Amino acid sequence: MTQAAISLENLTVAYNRHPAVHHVSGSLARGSLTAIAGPNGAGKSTLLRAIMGELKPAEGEIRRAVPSRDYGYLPQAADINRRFPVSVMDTVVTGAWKRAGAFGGIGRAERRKASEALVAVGLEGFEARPIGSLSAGQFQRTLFARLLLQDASVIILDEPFTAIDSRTTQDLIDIVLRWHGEGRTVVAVLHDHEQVRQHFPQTLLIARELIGWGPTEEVMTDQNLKRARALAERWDDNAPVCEVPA
Ligand SMILES: Nc1ncnc2c1ncn2[C@@H]1O[C@H](COP(=O)(O)OP(=O)(O)OP(=O)(O)O)[C@@H](O)[C@H]1O
Repeated sequence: MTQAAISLENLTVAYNRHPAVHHVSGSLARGSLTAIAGPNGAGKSTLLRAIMGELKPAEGEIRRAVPSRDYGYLPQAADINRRFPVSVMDTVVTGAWKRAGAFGGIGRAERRKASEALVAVGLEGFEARPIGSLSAGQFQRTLFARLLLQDASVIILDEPFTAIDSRTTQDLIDIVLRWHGEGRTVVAVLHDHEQVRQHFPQTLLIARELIGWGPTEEVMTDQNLKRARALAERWDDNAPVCEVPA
């Protein structure tokens, strides 16, 4: 039997008691490559943040075979403040903090690995550049280099290819596929259904409640996508209680 890296058991996550994700059950197998798809406001980021341990379940539970401190996480680009005056190198080496400890100091070996990660993402020579001066694609490459350095066994990506050109997207998809080939568990929120169908063997389709979770060709059907859209049209963000029975 395939071992689960993360299991969700009747998971409901709420903001100020308004549920954003209802009664989701299922598991991410170790080494699986899963897309999370669904309309805007479907609860995809909320689900990731709950899996990361940033949001507590209002109901149900999350079981993790690997503790969440060992996860690598790429937040949505919009959630990152790039005005902070740090260099590309300093940003990448923060990927080693969990190993070295924030005050343990980053040694020469970690800096060498960070340089190698920058080469791997096509940013050789960018070490001293302030992150605020990078294009969106270069910044996303920097964050992927940080994930490479982090060397996590579970990697969680929130819209990793949004506002990124096709060449950068292809380079970053190659890195995702390499992580999958190395046996890491990878989960990514994606809006591009073609990318999902082409590269992600598993899909979790959500519209606040779970529409489907399993092999991509079985989940990304016209019928399921239509149901997700229909649910999205009916959402009431001020619904006081969870209306879907467990
Ligand atoms: N911090 C928050 N406080 C209150 N409500 C929130 C918060 N974050 C998200 N929500 C609400 O929870 C619901 C789900 O949001 P979420 O960001 O998880 O959706 P999403 O599927 O990731 O959307 P998108 O595709 O637009 O990024 C939305 O109604 C959103 O307004």
